[in-house]
Amino acid sequence: MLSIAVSKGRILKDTLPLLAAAGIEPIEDPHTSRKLIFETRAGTAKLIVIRASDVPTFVEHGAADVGIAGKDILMEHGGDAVYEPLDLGIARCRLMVAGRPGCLDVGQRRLRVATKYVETTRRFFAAQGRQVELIKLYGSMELAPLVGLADAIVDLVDTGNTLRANGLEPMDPVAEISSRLIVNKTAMKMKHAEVQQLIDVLARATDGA
Ligand SMILES: Nc1ncnc2c1ncn2[C@@H]1O[C@H](COP(=O)(O)OP(=O)(O)OP(=O)(O)O)[C@@H](O)[C@H]1O
Ligand SMILES: O=P(O)(O)OC[C@H]1O[C@H](OP(=O)(O)OP(=O)(O)O)[C@H](O)[C@@H]1O
Repeated sequence: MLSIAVSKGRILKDTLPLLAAAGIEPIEDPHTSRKLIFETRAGTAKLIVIRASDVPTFVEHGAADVGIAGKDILMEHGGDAVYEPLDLGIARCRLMVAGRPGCLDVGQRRLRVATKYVETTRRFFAAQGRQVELIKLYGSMELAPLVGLADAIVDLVDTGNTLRANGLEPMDPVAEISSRLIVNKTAMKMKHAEVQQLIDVLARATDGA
């Protein structure tokens, strides 16, 4: 039996067809149920539905054998505590620096950047030799420059609609984002056949997507 950690919302929506290709289908609909653990029809796996940012933590500690998480979340979580064997190519977007035109030019003072991704952002600007003041937010980053909380933001951009609707522009790309299959290191050894089979089937399902 494999336990699979996945987040509600767009990742779950895009993951369910891939898991179905692997014969893994929840008995109840995880989109509508308030349950947190979902048994599956064949009984070979169970789904654990949690917040996107908690997926690496569950997998790292073995509370789930495998998980599906955005590269943004994995970069921010940091380290090499889990294996990342497969890019599922779903929930694609870009992590970007954004703001009002000219906002990066702040003269001698430090640039103030609001983001959910403080570690990734710190590393990105440090690589340019620039120390920035980081303001940690949990959502609606686009608001920060509009109300004077920050000069710029680092956030996910897909269509660019959210930026445009708020008078902001994409500036520098930080990373290309898609969702990855991650695997607990002990599970990779102890449940090798099951994990490898899941990787193989998902790889085929992803290729066909
Ligand atoms: N607009 C988007 N287009 C494509 N992929 C996206 C977009 N926004 C987020 N993602 C990807 O989907 C993942 C999950 O995003 P989602 O919005 O479902 O959760 P969240 O609300 O950010 O997470 P949490 O519940 O932990 O706050 C992100 O980590 C990212 O990899
Ligand atoms: O470029 P776009 O296509 O507009 O997508 C970008 C938006 O998508 C994400 O938010 P999401 O839709 O997940 O809402 P959230 O605030 O609930 O995370 C992200 O945080 C951006 O705000």
